[in-house]
Order: sequence, then C-alpha cells, then structure tokens
Amino acid sequence: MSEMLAALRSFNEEPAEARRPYYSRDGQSRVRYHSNFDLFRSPAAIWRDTLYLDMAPTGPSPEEIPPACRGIAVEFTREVQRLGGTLFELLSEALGLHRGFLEQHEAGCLEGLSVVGHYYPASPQPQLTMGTSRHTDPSFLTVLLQDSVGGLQVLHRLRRDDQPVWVDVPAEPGAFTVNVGDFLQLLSNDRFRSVEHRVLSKSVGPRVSVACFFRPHGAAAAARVCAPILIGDGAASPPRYRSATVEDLIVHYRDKALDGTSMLDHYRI
Ligand SMILES: O=C(O)CCC(=O)C(=O)O
Ligand SMILES: [Fe+2]
Repeated sequence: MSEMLAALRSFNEEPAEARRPYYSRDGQSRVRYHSNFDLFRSPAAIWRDTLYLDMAPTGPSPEEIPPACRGIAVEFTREVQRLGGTLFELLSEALGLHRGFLEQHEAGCLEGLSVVGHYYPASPQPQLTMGTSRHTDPSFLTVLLQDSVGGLQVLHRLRRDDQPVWVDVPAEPGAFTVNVGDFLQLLSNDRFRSVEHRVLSKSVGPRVSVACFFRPHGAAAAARVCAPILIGDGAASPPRYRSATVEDLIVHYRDKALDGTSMLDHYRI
C-alpha cells in the first residue's frame, strides 16, 4: 500500500517533460493524466492532478504505464481485485443471494478495475477551493487508499431526523475505505446507497490517494447492463431505475460533471 502511494508521489514530482507524454483527456485511452476531468463543464475547478490506469478487464501494456508506477500498479491491482472478490461475496449475501451472485451478474461488478491515483498539492489558499468537490462515485464499489494527510469527508446523518453533516474519515495507515458507488445503488434497487463524499484542500501537502473503481471500461462497459435486481416477482419492491449499460452510466456521469447532483436522478423511474 505504501509503495503504491510512494510510486504515485514520485510520478507526480517528476519534471513536466517526463509527465507530458501521459497527458490525455481521451476517455478511451487506458492511461490518462490530467486535472479536472470535467474542467470545461463543472461549476468550480478542483485542486488535484490525477493519473487514471484502466487495469481490468484489459489493462494497458506495461510500457504504457509510467515507469515510476509500472511494477507496483500491476501487483496492487491484483491484490485489490482479490479484496473486491471477498467484498462482492459479502454484499451478495447481504442481499440474501448466493455468494457468487454479484460477480456472475450481467452487470459484471468484479470484471473491471480502474486504479485512479490523485495528487493534491498543498494549496496557498485552501479556503478558496476543494481538493475534490462533493460527489458519489461512478462505480459499483470503490476501494480507497489515502496517505496520512487527511481531508476526506463523508456526508452522514448522525441521527435519522438530523440534517446530514460532513464527517472526517480518519487517515489510518494501512486502511482502506470502501464506498458503495452509484452503479451498485441502481443494481440493488436502493438497498445499498452510494455515499456522498468530498476532499478538503489543505495548506499542508501533498496528499496522495488511490481510488480503485470497480467498473469495466471500453468494449466491456458497452456490453454490461445494469438493471435493478428484484426479489421474488418484484411486486413487493418494483424497479426504481431504468436499465442502462455501464458505458451509458459513465458517459452520463462525465457529461454531468461534479455539479453536486446525483447521476442516478437521470435513471430514476
Ligand atoms: O482522494 C480521495 O480521498 C477521494 C477521491 C475520490 O473521491 C474519487 O476519486 O472519487
Ligand atoms: Fe469519490
């Protein structure tokens, strides 16, 4: 875990010429490096740079991955996929289904993994910007690793009737944070809820984090379909969402930008 964070830090601290070849805003490219994926659409810019590595089902060839992260990214991906296998088994059981259900489902929950490394430089005026604006994740699940700087917060209702408040997620060395993403909320027909979160900008830094999004990309995303899983004949709880391919969901999320609204509103029946 610490090696993955260190590798991302060294990549981001290389001279601009070394990083330039990886700069891309083309969502089809399996390796992309940029800041603000929604730069031209979102209401506000955020204070971070991001390296996207779409590792599964088909990852980039080793030469396409920046040398600083090459070996560790492949090993880290393998370990996070193993963890994801266990998490989807537990979630299947929590839905009252057999262990392999979510892995075998036509949505392909475990098939794809994008490893997304963020680098948040120290900000001279942190009160004027966010590290990451509030959002829910475009994934089935997100396994998130952060370093010790902190700044990640979740929106949480302390008591059922209270207004939700922002709560700090402790930056524990060696710990992962697991977020339910929007695709799993749709699939579970609202039985699992995606979590709204954000990252504050800080005057200390840099902060490095790795968000591992369980979701397929490319041809696999076009082939995978998400529709609410209904229990019994569905009469007790009818579908709350239209079905959509993972590709549709991702395109809609990118077009919508981090504007504070939920992508799921668009699919809600
Ligand atoms: O940097 C973090 O801790 C969170 C990043 C995040 O929320 C995301 O990539 O979706
Ligand atoms: Fe997120």
